[in-house]
Amino acid sequence: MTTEPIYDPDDPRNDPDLVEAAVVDLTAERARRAGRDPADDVDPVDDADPDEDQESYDDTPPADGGPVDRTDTPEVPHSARRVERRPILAEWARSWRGWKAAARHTAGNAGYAVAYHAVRTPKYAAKTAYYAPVGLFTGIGRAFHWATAEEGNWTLRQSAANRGDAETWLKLDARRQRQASWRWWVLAASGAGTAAGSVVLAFEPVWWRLLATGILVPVLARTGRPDDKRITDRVTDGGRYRKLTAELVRRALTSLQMPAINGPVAKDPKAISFPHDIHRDGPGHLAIVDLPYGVEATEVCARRGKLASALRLPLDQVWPEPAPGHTGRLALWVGYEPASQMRQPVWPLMRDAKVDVFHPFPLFTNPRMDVLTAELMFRNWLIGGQPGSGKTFTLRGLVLAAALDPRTEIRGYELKGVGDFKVLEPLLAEYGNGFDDETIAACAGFIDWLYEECQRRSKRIAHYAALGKAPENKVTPELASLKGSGLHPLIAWIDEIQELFTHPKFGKAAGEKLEKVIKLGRALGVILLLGTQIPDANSLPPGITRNVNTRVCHSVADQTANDMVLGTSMYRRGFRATVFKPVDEAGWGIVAGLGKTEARRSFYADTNDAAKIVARAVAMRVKAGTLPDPDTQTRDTAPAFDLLGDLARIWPAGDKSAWNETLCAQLGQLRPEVYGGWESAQLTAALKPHPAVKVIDVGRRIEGKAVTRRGISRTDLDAAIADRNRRGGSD
Ligand SMILES: Nc1ncnc2c1ncn2[C@@H]1O[C@H](COP(=O)(O)OP(=O)(O)OP(=O)(O)O)[C@@H](O)[C@H]1O
Repeated sequence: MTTEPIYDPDDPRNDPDLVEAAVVDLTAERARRAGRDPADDVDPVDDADPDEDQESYDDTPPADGGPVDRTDTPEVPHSARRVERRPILAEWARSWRGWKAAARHTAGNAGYAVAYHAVRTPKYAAKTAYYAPVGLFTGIGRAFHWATAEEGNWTLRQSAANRGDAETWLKLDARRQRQASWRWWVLAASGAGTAAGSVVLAFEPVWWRLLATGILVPVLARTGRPDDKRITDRVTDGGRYRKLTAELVRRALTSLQMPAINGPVAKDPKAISFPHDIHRDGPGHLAIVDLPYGVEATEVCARRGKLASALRLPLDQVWPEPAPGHTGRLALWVGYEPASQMRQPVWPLMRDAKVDVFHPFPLFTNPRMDVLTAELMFRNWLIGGQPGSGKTFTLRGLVLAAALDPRTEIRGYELKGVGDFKVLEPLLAEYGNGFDDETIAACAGFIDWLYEECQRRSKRIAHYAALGKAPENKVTPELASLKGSGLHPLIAWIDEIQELFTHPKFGKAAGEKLEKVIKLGRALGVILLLGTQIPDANSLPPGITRNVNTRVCHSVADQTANDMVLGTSMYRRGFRATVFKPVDEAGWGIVAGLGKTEARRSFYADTNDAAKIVARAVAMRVKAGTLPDPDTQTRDTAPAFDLLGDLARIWPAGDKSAWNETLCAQLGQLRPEVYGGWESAQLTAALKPHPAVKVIDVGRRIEGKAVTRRGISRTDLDAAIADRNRRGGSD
């Protein structure tokens, strides 16, 4: 019989509100659902260590979650894996540069060792003379000792003797005697050979005896010297160069105290890894380093000083830079010697070289002493640095290179007034030197002229573009070489340009004009080269710094100057020209805009070298007919055109004579900026300087009627051109 529970309305369990609000013991409830006795579930607090109180906290790190993706794919068959092959020849042995550097380095070390020992020769000779007789007797003693064969089984014989084992001892001694018997013969033969050799030598020429003595005496001295007394001194080169090893690099990088490096390396030293072996590269070693995840190579470059300290090397021996691949890959090159002590090769332009401004030419070397090139066409240069940093020499180097292309027209001002560019004067179509108001005014006038020249050139380019001769609306090598095109390369240089920009009267306007010139002139063959000392907003308008595309920052004092020359945040990115010492490291700078941004040194050409280049450039220009007339340094403000040449170009095919008006219409199409709107009378006037071309009446039959108008004959035109060519094309 089952007893039904009796409904009791006073029982709280039967109160629906209270049932809904009841607090459920979850442990008991879960146990009930799982069919367990809740009493079996132990309260964790009861189970706790009695030493632990309720506030104890388990700080064991949580276990790692399972990998989201599989980290490896071992199933990839071996044949399908990309195997990175090691090069058959080491990196350095695969280039001529590497061989040369290795040979130079080895020869340098050998030369050093030879010189080191050479100065110690008397000491070595004395030691040799002392130890050689000792060696003679020691050697004879050792030979006899060897012949007796006492050494071979002496220990065994002695132990047999100690044991009183006569039989064993006799056996061992018999063996010794057998060995000794042939050794005595060898010794006797050697003695006889030596005696015979000595007799022979006594009758041979003296140099044989000297040679024998030269070989024998050092051998005897080596035999006679005690083990701990060397005859030659050790060539200690510690500190000169320590080979770069992975351990050294790792230690150096962790010495930078960058948490993003030190943290991961503390857990796993392989957080810094080397995708390639550290190898010789030019006159030094190169380590390609993969930094720990999240660290950028530029962060390390910015700490070059600390890195050099960690490697215990001078600053200019340690050259970190970002390596291609990813932003965390660092290329750390460490030279055998500090760059300041390495000899720069001779500037190739000092030899019999020509320059084509449309092509790169050598201007710098890098810390590895590789020759690096620069370009002029379609570029504007800004060269900055404090006094003595070498900016004038770099600027002069560029102008000298440009001078070796006879097509270039070179004009410039040095506003310091010392005459660093005086040597170039015979080549310059315009030259000013000084910081007086007059020179500054002339320089400002030059900038105005440059702007107008840009406008003239842009019309010429438009004209040639219409003829299909300037496909990208840019000066082409053909147009630059075409006489009378007015589009030859124009090099406009100004050194110490801050003198102009800070001038109260001319500064502001000159800055604004020059900014326009920079923007316009690049495609038009106008190449600006600017040198400045104190780059701040007043001495170098930001509009100019923004628009130059090639920059050289020689030694500067601070970050502001650095970034004014190289561009915003370059200092932060690790490109710091503050590391170079003025004067001591003159010529070194950070070069941006010519491929990789990196430290380079300009070639050094002193005034004598410059004079030699100028002499060659003058000869080239005389030959090409482009040497400026020293007495007429004028600025050509007329649009460039060659009337006779243009007439020949548009002459109606097959006609013996032509009307002026027909010719004017054709000329207008050829060069609208020059001949646009010309009428017959204007052509007549323009032909006045060419008396060979006579303007005459030319008759034509138009619709059956005879019409006569003013015109010229082809014969006259050809005669005038021939006459001009005979005179060297001077008009
Ligand atoms: N590339 C170079 N290699 C070696 N020495 C150099 C180099 N360039 C310049 N120098 C040396 O540094 C000195 C100063 O160079 P430069 O006159 O070009 O400096 P600067 O920055 O123009 O200084 P300042 O403003 O005082 O004229 C030169 O007399 C020269 O001896």
